[in-house]
Amino acid sequence: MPTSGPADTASVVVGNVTKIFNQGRSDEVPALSDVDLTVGSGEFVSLIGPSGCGKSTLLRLIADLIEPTSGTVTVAGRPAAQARREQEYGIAFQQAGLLEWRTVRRNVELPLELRGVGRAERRARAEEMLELVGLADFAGHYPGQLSGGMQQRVAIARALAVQPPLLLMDEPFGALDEMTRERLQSELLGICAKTGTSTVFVTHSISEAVFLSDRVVVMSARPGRIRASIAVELPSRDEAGRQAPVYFEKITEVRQALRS
Ligand SMILES: Nc1ncnc2c1ncn2[C@@H]1O[C@H](COP(=O)(O)OP(=O)(O)OP(=O)(O)O)[C@@H](O)[C@H]1O
Repeated sequence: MPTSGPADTASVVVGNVTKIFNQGRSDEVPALSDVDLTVGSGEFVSLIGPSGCGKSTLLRLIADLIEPTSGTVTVAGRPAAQARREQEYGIAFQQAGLLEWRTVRRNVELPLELRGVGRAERRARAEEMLELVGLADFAGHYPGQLSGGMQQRVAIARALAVQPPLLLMDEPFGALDEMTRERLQSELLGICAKTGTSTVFVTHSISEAVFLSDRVVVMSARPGRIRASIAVELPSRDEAGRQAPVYFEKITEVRQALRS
């Protein structure tokens, strides 16, 4: 069963990873078991699977927010911890994670500040990103003044602001209305294509996974394992792509892998 992209140009290599939360305690949770995953450079990979199967855990391991119980995680050829220090990736998670005391613009500027980007360039880049997610008029607002979906869009703008080589996204479009969601899906693909960004994207939506991905990785229920890795080649990633027979065939294939 192929679960890998091209290893020589790998952006992420997860090798034989197991994650057990609270190991040795009565509330021990085996979240992931023997997971191998390679994400090629510039590849877009979605993770899909039943609730609680360890998708977010796998993403957090790649981001070095938690450590594996056993196995290794490499990002751009470096250990995950080093890659985090060197800011190899941008992250946008379910909870927007914005700083309440900073305006929307200054939240988007934050990762640029951390990288030492000058003030004028920071501001220009933040405005460009806010324009992209349709929030240019809210640059001076505070997160508490925005809806949940708007806060998520700010988090996406922040993740994209540094144009990172690797994007890690955990249901970033979950709280958005269908039209905004489709628009941001297209924008995201455009940005990834333009910048050569590799992406690992967690979603519950089969159609979203198929539309966005070069490969859909299907996980089984807890402890999460990789059950299938389904390559997707659409004639185009636009409206016509959403109506192509292969789009529907792949949706069926993913659905069957989830059910099996
Ligand atoms: N910090 C933690 N401590 C203990 N258990 C945890 C912790 N984080 C996650 N888990 C457990 O690990 C398992 C996998 O959780 P995870 O959030 O990765 O699943 P998921 O596939 O992303 O779920 P969902 O689709 O519902 O968001 C769950 O059983 C969860 O309860």
